[in-house]
Amino acid sequence: MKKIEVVAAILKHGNEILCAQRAESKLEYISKKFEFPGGKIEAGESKKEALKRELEEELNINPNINDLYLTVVHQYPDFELTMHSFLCDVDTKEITLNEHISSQWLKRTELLGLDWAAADVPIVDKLMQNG
Ligand SMILES: Nc1nc2c([nH]c(=O)n2[C@@H]2O[C@H](COP(=O)(O)OP(=O)(O)OP(=O)(O)O)[C@@H](O)[C@H]2O)c(=O)[nH]1
Repeated sequence: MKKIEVVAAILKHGNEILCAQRAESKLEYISKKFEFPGGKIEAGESKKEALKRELEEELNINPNINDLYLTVVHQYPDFELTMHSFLCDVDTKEITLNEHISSQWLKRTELLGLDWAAADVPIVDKLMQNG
């Protein structure tokens, strides 16, 4: 089974968190799902270097990347995903959506209302518990 290692950012502005909607995909289980922005780690990159690059590519932002929040291992039908999520503080809500089709800034208590990618659910649960 194919394995993918990904980094993702929990972008916080005050008490709000950025939720970003993926584009349509032929993989129905991730198509148009909400996620935390990020992407695959490339050869030779550290996790934080990969996340910095992805956030510039996807959103045109360069925030401080803080501590590792949670690592999730999730088995999708076509691959095994290991996803490392990091807390990041941003001082502005201004972002450019270069890849995502929509985004919302939500309070922790509001996060469950979205249709998240399955691998994100443990992260969303932890964010809601610690709210
Ligand atoms: N970035 C990110 N990827 C996630 C999340 N949840 C989740 O299941 N994934 C999965 O992890 C994989 C990351 O792929 P990606 O398409 O974002 O990575 P990438 O930017 O490097 O894409 P590329 O391969 O097109 O260059 C996808 O299969 C995606 O569905 C999440 O919260 N953030």
